[in-house]
Amino acid sequence: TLRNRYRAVYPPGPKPYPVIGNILDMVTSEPWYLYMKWERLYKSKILSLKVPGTRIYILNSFEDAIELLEKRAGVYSDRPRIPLIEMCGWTFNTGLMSNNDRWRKERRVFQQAFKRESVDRYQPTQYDKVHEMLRQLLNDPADFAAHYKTLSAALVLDIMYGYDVQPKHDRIVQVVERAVQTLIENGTDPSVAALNVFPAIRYLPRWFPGTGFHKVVDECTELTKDMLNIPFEHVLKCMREGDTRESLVRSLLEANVIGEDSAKGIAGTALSAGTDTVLSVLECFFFAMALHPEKQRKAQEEIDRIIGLDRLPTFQDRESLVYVEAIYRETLRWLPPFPMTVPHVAEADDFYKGFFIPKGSIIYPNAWAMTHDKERYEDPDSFVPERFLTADGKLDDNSRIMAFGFGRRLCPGQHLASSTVWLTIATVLATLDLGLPYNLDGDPIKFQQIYTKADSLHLRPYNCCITPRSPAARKLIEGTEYTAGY
Ligand code: HEM
Repeated sequence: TLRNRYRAVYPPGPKPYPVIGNILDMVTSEPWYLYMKWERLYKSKILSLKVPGTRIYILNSFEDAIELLEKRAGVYSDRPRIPLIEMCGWTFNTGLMSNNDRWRKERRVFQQAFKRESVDRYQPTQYDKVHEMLRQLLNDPADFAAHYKTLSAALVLDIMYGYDVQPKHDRIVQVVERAVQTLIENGTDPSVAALNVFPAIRYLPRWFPGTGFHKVVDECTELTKDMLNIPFEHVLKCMREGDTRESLVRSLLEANVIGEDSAKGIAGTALSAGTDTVLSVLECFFFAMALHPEKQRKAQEEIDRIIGLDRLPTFQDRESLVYVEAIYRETLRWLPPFPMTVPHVAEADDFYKGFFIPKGSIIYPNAWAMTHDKERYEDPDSFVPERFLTADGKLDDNSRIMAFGFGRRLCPGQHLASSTVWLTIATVLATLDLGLPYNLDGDPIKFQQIYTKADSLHLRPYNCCITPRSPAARKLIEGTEYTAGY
């Protein structure tokens, strides 16, 4: 049969050891680089690794990801079971659920709330929060990183829970950050996904060597509960007290079609999927601009020419600000927040390009490899917004943002994320100048020196002088205090 004929033909990869397979080969920080190295070594953009009980497939090419995860979405829309994630109480997370009824129901809620035509309703909140950040950047520029961090959480907390964050050190923002960071740093590595097949590990006693993750699990479980419950209680309290403030959680509870558990889980999912990611993109944008004053100038010329100096950019300007759009695309290309996106799982045996992909295989789209593919992007490690412009200065049709993933699991928050990031880019460039980045000792820094070693991208802290572009720009920022959320 077909299956027998293909059975043994798997994509290339390092030779597996008995029992543990390739687990040791995968234990590395920044695995996306390793998989690009293997692509050259094994001369294949599809790689496979043996882990006990299943196989992991790495897709380094955009075309293969489209072919499998989109054209064959009927086969590739499941998620792996990752014990660490379940043990930490992350079963609430819509994005990590198997392809089942609950996932489909909750995903529909996301799509309804955040589809392209729906996100306009959040514009007042977006203006409000982005302008608040501009004022913070003006008044307290040295702490710039704290301000866009606040923005990333403030937006989701407002939309989901009707909760107003403190400009700094907000309790809920800190809980969310720690819950997400603890989990991401420990739980999304492909090598941890491989633990799948040793679920018994969780029953090992705490003194057993190599079970240090119990501590991680306990900490993570506590943080997760707080992340789910604290903002949710806020909604219940507001409702009890007759506060009329709207929020998605409130409308889900009032409509009473999805149940309290799902409402809570959906909101927690938005927090965990939509805060850290947006933060990562904003970090990359600020850093890219600090590194490239000439790109700031170019965007500022465009903004001044098209909008003038007497108002801030609004969403209506998006289509006419071509270079700003190119900066948006380039930021998500240059440093995609989840370089390995989120794994999909094959729900049936499949064959592709002569390779066998058995049911249960875990598929990692290597978004980093796709956005740093030399055949697609010249000099991919450099930040060059111009690559998205045609010779006559128009945007090219390469608008697909690979960082949002693929197929039926494609990020449903992409329109909200896109408009928030865009408004930040446009208003920051319209009003502020970012100086060159320097480290905490005062020395200038370059790109290579700034990576942290978590799976979601974050940049090490650095310094940067942020100043208003002109007295008029300062006035524009200060004026937002009175036009909040127009
Ligand atoms: C720039 C910011 C963001 C990036 C780069 C991003 C990226 C991603 C990626 C790569 C996935 C997995 C896609 C796949 O499996 O192929 C995903 C899933 C998801 N994202 Fe986002 N995301 C962002 C912002 C947001 C926001 C703001 C929200 C919510 C309001 C959100 C909600 C979700 C949800 C619910 C899923 C799970 C989808 C599912 O499994 O059905 N994301 N995102």
